Formats: sequence, structure tokens, C-alpha cells
Amino acid sequence: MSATRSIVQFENVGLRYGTGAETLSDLTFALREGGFYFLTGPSGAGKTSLLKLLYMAQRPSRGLIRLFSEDIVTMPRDRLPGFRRRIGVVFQDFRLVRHLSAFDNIALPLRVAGVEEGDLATPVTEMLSWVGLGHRASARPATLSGGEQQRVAIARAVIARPELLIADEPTGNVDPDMAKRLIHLFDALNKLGTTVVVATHDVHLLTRIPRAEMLRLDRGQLADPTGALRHPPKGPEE
Ligand SMILES: Nc1ncnc2c1ncn2[C@@H]1O[C@H](COP(=O)(O)OP(=O)(O)OP(=O)(O)O)[C@@H](O)[C@H]1O
Repeated sequence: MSATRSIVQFENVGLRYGTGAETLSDLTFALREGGFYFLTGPSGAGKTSLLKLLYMAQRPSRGLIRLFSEDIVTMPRDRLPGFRRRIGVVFQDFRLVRHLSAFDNIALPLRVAGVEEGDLATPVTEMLSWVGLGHRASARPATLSGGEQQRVAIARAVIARPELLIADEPTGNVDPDMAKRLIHLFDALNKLGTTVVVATHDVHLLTRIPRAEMLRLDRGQLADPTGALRHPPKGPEE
């Protein structure tokens, strides 16, 4: 793996919903393959909108976006699903499949990737236990708490070791100990080569990955438009 290859490139990207002012303006930056990035900024700054551009739920109103070295703005729609399979996403609202158990939600990406039924139990059970839900394998999402649903969503996003992991406020519903455990999971995945982008308000989370870089959005613009990304503040030693 090259240390300097870009996995994501934005050039003069703007996003406008409807006819209003631009929600995102003049975004120009690149994310290194294998990097760990925190996306921060006040509520309404445009973090979720930027992530939607990244996981191709939204097309920009202007500008160029390259993902895995391909232009995804003009990419034909029928190629998008294949591309999305290379990305793990933790949505702010979880988006679990309602009629499937926690086990089957987490198993989904492996099934899509063609893993044999007999080979699912070990990784899925391991993942369930890592996120503290070993005893909830057969529970449907509606019977899980918000924090438990969030943990299933995270397990589902990471289980197939995506090339790019995108997480929107992934620790918003869990206590500090669980947040630590979950960020450890992202850390481990990143060390295996996955590029990680986490949008968060949680300052404590930032201190957990000292090597991470920060993208700071303010009113739809990058606070460091030079592309000189900063490292997060150092946390207390434990
Ligand atoms: N689908 C949409 N249609 C119209 N406006 C939208 C849409 N989605 C987001 N917006 C607007 O775009 C702006 C940025 O929203 P966004 O959710 O991207 O911010 P955010 O930084 O993720 O906020 P938060 O931290 O509160 O989640 C807000 O003013 C929001 O109202």
C-alpha cells in the first residue's frame, strides 16, 4: 500500500439543497489511503452533508470528487452499488434492517460479499461480543436501545473490513467506556489499512487517536483551506 495515494479527492466542491445558499462551498482537500480523519465543526456546519457526498448518497452541485481514483460525480448510476460495497457506513440514524436480528444485520455485508453460511457464525459472534451484544444476537432492532442499535450499526459497518469507513457521530448514544471500546475498533481497522473518517462533536474521542488528522468545517467551508490538516489535542495519559 502506498503511503501517499489519495483515496478521496475533492476539488472546488459545492453542495446546494434546492434553491437556497450553498450548504458546502469550495471544498478542496484529499484524504490519504490508510489515514484516520476526524470531521469536526458546529452543529449545522455541513458534516453530515459532506459524508453523504463521500458515500454517494448525494451528488455535489459543482466540483469534482474522486473516490478510489475514479470520478464519482459523472459515474453512471448502475456502477454506484459496486462502489458502495467498498465502503462501510455508520449512519447517524443507524438504518438497521427492521425485520432482521442483530446477528443478521451484522452478517449482511458478509452475505453480500458471498461468504458461505457456515463461515458466518464465527466472525459475527466475535463482533457481537466485541460490541457487548453477545446476549442480544437474536434481538430485532425495535427491541434494542438506541446505544445498542448504534453498536449493531458499527459492527455491520466494520465486519467486512471495508477500504473506507465513514461514521457519523458513532458514539453519540453510548457511555464513555463503550465509546472507548468502539474507537478502539476503528483504530484496529485503520491499522489493518482501512481509511477512517469519523464525524464527531466528542472532544474526548479526538484525543484517543493522536495520529489522526482533523477536517474542520465551519458554515460549509473548511477551516484549513490550505489542506494543512491539524492533529487532535493530546488527551490525558492513562
Ligand atoms: N436534505 C436537506 N435538504 C435541505 N437542507 C438540508 C438537507 N440536509 C441538510 N440540510 C441543511 O444543511 C445544513 C448542514 O446540515 P448537516 O446535517 O450537513 O450539518 P451537520 O454539521 O452534520 O450538523 P449536526 O452536527 O447537527 O448533525 C443545515 O442547515 C441543514 O438544515
